[in-house]
Amino acid sequence: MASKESLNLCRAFLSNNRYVPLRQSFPNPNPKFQVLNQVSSQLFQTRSYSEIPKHLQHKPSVDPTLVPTTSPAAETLVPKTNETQKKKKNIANKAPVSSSLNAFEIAKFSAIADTWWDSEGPFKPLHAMNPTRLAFVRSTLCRHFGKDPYCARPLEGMKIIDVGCGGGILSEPLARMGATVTGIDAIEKNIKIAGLHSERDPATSSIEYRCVTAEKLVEEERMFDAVIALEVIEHVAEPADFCKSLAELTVPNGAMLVSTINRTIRSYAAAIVGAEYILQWLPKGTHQWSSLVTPEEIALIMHRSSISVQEVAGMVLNPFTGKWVLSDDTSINFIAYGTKNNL
Ligand SMILES: C[S@@+](CC[C@H](N)C(=O)[O-])C[C@H]1O[C@@H](n2cnc3c(N)ncnc32)[C@H](O)[C@@H]1O
Ligand SMILES: [Mg+2]
Repeated sequence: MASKESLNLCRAFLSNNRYVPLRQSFPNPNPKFQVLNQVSSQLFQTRSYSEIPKHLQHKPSVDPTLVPTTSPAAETLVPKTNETQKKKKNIANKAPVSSSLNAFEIAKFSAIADTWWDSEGPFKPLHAMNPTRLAFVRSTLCRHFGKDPYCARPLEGMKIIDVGCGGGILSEPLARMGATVTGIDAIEKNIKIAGLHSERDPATSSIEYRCVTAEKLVEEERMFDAVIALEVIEHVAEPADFCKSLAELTVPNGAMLVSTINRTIRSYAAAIVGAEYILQWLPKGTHQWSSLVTPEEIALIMHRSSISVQEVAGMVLNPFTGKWVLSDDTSINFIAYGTKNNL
């Protein structure tokens, strides 16, 4: 778990617009990681604030060429080029398109939808990771909402949404811990499988599953005490917009949790070469290295969406036991917990 000092550094980075290299903001006390981390941060980390990958950069929410010009003075300042006219026409004729859906990613997950509950299938790493990430979710949410993490139903009374829930392998334990759970996913087949599986147990049969995007639920003005999107942000079209939708679904002072894979040389070696090509735990092409998001980038896009990152933990696989543990080492997998500012 990130220390107070590292969080302060992260905050300083966010407030001063200064870039803090990964290892400085999330120091790992274990010396054996330091050489590798240094090499990876030299080679692969974003080097400066302005070099954040294009897909994460802040975009103005409105295309300035399309802003209606009300005053005659302004009218003369906006050139009405053919391009502008064309864009206006396209927007008028098209239904609003979801900003988070990536057709390639959706096709990939549709192809393996039947295997959600096969703990030895393509989702094996998620099944193996589940107890570890649930420990982080339970502990942060209980601290945040002042609940006892050791009681039988520690999440009782909380409204939680699991965004990109897949077959429901996270939604179900959340419901068993007492939360009122909504699970959403972009793939209809996933939602059907999740629904069928949850109906088998009275403790999970009340989960509300819907095939819908986060941005659609924002339109419906739905809000939740905690918004959780684990292992999803690396698969969406626009991570910053996706994060904004997650924040809009969170009540003021609510909690948000996001987990993903870091973009480092170690993650390339372990999560792509190791897991997809050597061990073949995941289908080849499951993860695009360039679409991965670093902890600083997550903190940045959360901050822009009025979410303050409170804690970041690494999740590390012990290759000998096959078990995952929470760790300070965020260089491959990590999970971040933030709170929505009371605007
Ligand atoms: C790697 S799986 C993670 C599943 C689940 N969160 C877990 O960790 O067990 C990614 C899931 O995100 C879903 N997904 C991808 N893009 C999405 C989007 N824009 N909106 C909602 N779900 C999406 C996929 O269909 C898939 O089920
Ligand atoms: Mg993934």
